[in-house]
Amino acid sequence: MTFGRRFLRAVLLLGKERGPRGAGPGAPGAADAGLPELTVHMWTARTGELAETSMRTMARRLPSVIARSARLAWRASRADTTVTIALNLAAGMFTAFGLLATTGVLTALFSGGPTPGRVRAALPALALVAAAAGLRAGLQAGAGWAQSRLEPQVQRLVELRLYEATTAVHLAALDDSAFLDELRRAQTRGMAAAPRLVQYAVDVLTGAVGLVAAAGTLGLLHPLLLPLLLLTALPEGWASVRTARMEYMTDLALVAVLRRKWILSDLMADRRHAAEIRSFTMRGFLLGEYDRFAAYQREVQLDLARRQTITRVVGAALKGVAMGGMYTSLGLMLWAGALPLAVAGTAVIAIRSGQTSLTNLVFAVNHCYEEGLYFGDYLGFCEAAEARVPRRALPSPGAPPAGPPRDFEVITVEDVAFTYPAAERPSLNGISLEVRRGEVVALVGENGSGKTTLAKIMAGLYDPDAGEVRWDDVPLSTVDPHRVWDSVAVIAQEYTHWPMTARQNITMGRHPTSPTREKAGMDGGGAGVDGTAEGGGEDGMLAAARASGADEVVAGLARGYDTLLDRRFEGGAELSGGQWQRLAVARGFFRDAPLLICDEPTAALDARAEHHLFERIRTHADGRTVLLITHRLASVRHADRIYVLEHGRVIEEGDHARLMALGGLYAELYSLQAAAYRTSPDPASPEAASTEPA
Ligand SMILES: Nc1ncnc2c1ncn2[C@@H]1O[C@H](COP(=O)(O)OP(=O)(O)OP(=O)(O)O)[C@@H](O)[C@H]1O
Repeated sequence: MTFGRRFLRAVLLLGKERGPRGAGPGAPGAADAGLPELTVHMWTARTGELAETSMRTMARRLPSVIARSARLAWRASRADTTVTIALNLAAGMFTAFGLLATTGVLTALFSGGPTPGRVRAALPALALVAAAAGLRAGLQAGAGWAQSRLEPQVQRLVELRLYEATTAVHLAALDDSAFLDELRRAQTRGMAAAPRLVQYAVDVLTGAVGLVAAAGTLGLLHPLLLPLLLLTALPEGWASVRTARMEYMTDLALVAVLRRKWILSDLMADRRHAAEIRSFTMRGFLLGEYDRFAAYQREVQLDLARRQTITRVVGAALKGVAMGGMYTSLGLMLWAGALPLAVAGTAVIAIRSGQTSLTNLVFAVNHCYEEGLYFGDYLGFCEAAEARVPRRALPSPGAPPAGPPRDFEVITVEDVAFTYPAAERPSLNGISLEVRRGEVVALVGENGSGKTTLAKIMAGLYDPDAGEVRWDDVPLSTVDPHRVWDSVAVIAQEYTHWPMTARQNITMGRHPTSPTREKAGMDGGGAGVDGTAEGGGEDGMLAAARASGADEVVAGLARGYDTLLDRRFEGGAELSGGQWQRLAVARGFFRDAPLLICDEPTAALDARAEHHLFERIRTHADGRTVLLITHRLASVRHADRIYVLEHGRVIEEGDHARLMALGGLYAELYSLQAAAYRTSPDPASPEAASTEPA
């Protein structure tokens, strides 16, 4: 094969290339590299779309992408958007003006006569060129400043919109794996795309303005010069699009690898895992896993560097050929007398300036399109999430939305059924029960019987699929969920270790200026932990801490209630599991809510703290209505009513004595626990049923 044919073949092969190692979407070559788990990842849809995207598709969709970014920038800051666009346009005008003034300089320099005279004649045009260059530099600096001001404002806007949506969507949305996938995509890639999209859109504008300035100048000088500009700019433009696309495809192919590496690096560097890594001697295993991914990443990136270099070399060679063609054409035009020497000189400068602008433009268009796709993911997610915000939660114009009656007489659950999104079986199946004001009602049952799910439905966190929950005669499905949440204090089975101060950990669920309360006009209403609205102050916080035993925890902290409970920060403290639970209980007690839901509130508490807490619940926690979920059956003996759940149904109900007499599941579970406190190990013995654990 001749060199020319081999060269041509190499160029053709490059033209066909789709991604690293010539593969399509996913993590190409991952299976061959012993990483089959990376062959499918969540970017696949976008990878495929990008791999198939032609320059024509890109050009067709570009206007809408630019319009999107312009709208976003406009919303972020009208002033900075206007300044960015206006200054870029003005800079373009001065580029054209400077190029045209260059002709004047060259005409004077190439005219006849002695050199000093020619230089003097060129001075006015030279002054104009200098002035135009100075002004253009000033305008570009101003535009750059406005653009860099714009980016953080855009970032803030998109972050706020996403988190406003994620904190408002119905809880069920967060159980939906497709929704979570979209969220992750929007949060990681989509959100970051927004400022970049604006940046590349401005670059498209700058490149287009520069190109129009150069092309306009050339058109004025001689119409035949325009094709020369295109001819010389194309090879570099082609090379820059190709290398950018290769880099992009490689980045996409590495997303899954990088995600695995991040997870592993977190595991290896986070103190929470440090003890387990050592005690289980996992270091070698984790490092080995990490190195497997790092080695694959290195291979892919080395391959990218090789392919990019080849493309750049081919682009530079083609550009050399095109430049040769341009100089030959200019020479021929000069020789034929179609172009004065001064104009030819200006044309060379204008072509060089146009080349740079065109290369930048092609590069920016490519990236603008790419970021536009990811920003589309972000917008799509926000719209989907906003559609899943409970409509009735939105404040109606004028009057605040209705809430459930805080001084209810009875909460009724009627024939409620519920299945989690994508779950195969219902978690609740026709449940009916009643909780009267001031009662302590217990839900008991084996793991997975539906207790927590029922409590969440009663707290307005999920909407039942069938049946309804009423507070007096008000169905929860008709009221603002924020108002329901405001009327319920939940001490949850799984609570968050908020990385904040001890005080904030107790008080953050009852903020006097919370937007929900402000909107709904609720501040000052209802009973506090001590039965008064003032319970929300320092006294209320201290009372809640005393009631839960959190006061003893705080007494041992260096800065008392102002101690930061996060060891990752200087002076931060770490608590034990039970100490954290005391704070979680205090947070629940501190809430200004008539219904208190306690879901396994003592799992991590020591015997004394547990006894203290159940005593408090038994005395109705300052006059509140209590829904208690616990496996410690000794503590539900004093409940006004006990509902026993099995497979999402109520199978028994009544007080302790009635259920024991019934001899059903409750009696069996109670007897098993009671037996553990007796010397006789036989749980089936008749005494077991009458034995009362401490
Ligand atoms: N977010 C969820 N998505 C899908 N299914 C869920 C979800 N949460 C719970 N479930 C399922 O619903 C059923 C009831 O769970 P729930 O947590 O209400 O039981 P529970 O009685 O509180 O159990 P435990 O005593 O172990 O706390 C279980 O089968 C569980 O697997």
